Amino acid sequence: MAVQKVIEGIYYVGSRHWDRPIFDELLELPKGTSYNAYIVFGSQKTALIDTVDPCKTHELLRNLDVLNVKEIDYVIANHAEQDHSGSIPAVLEKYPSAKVVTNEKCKALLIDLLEIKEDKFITVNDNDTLSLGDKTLQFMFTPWVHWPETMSTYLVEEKMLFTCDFFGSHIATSRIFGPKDEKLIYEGAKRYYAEIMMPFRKNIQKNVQKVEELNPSMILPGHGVIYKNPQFIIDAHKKWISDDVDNEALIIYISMHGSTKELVDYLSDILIEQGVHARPYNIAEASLGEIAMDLVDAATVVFASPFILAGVHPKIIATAYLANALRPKTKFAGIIGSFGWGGKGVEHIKSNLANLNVELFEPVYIKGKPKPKDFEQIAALAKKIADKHREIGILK
Ligand SMILES: Cc1cc2nc3c(=O)[nH]c(=O)nc-3n(C[C@H](O)[C@H](O)[C@H](O)COP(=O)(O)O)c2cc1C
Repeated sequence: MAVQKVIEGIYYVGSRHWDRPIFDELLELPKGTSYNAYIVFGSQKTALIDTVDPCKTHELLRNLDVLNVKEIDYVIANHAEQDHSGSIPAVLEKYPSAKVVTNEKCKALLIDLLEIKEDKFITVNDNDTLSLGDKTLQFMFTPWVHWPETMSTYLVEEKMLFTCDFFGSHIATSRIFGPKDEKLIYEGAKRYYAEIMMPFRKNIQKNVQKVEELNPSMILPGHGVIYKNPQFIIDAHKKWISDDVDNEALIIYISMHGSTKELVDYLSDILIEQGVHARPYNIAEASLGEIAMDLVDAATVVFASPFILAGVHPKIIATAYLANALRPKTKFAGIIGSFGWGGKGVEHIKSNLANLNVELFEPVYIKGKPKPKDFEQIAALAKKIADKHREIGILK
């Protein structure tokens, strides 16, 4: 908690979740996260832009008390997800004359998710404005920059853009404008993009362009830090959402008795010798968040698993499923591993990669412990990967 001034008349009233370990019960948050809410005092009206996760409602309400807020006219809901909207019912209870300002789709979701009464809403269309007296809010729809109803709110006079999930970062810090070390900001934002936004890359492309044309003076997201230099985060997103990939091969593997691991080690060595940056992840211990971050720009991903119980290892299937759902721009994929007598493992992996627009190399499956001829096949795969990287110009 703790109120912080952004500029005169605009305050940060959100909450840091320093020790939240995991988001969506799925991906790690090594630096925690925050739920950012902002209050804007106009000469005639007061608007609260987004709220906080329900577990932090008490902090938001305390922040409003610290600022001695007696009345809120509008609660702007840029996004219906509970980490931003979840405290709206408590705010409406404390400020009974407040209206929730949002779009039709968000309104429907808020009624479903939070049982907010229909008569509490004012609905807006794309580009509509709302006057607070000397300040004007303008709504900019950004559908599918996470959910179908997501939007941003622009404070016209100050050129400040409140983007909610868009441009968010997973970092809890008391420095609302970010730590001095920009690398930390970049990593928090990349983690956020990888874990939350990557599946919506195509929608984000259009909206990043819109934001760049708007040329805001500040971007104020719903998670992480405020950007006083918006170009920093716009440029970072432009790289992540572009079709360009890096000369990197992720190898996501598991091995019960070491045979698959021998293949993975050999593949990594040959790739590195060929000039490809190999990054093996043992999925028995690896962080899914780190894998998601590497998937943002890796050109190649290889799944490596022994056959087990007539298929491949369930942890590999779960990771392939996740990679598929995240829809990275990866261009090439491989499947390798070891088996004892047979099964349908390769098909299981393939059927979980349907969303990836990849060229799939011929799978390399070997019987038992790898023999010299098996290593030859792995070396050939490494050379094919390097050739493909050369073909698309990322390896000289
Ligand atoms: C619990 C278990 C189940 C297995 N099920 C299969 C199977 O269904 N089909 C098969 O071909 N091999 C099966 N195997 C054999 C392994 O795939 C084989 O030993 C392989 O070489 C193990 O690779 P690893 O050393 O990387 O773990 C099974 C092994 C274990 C331990």
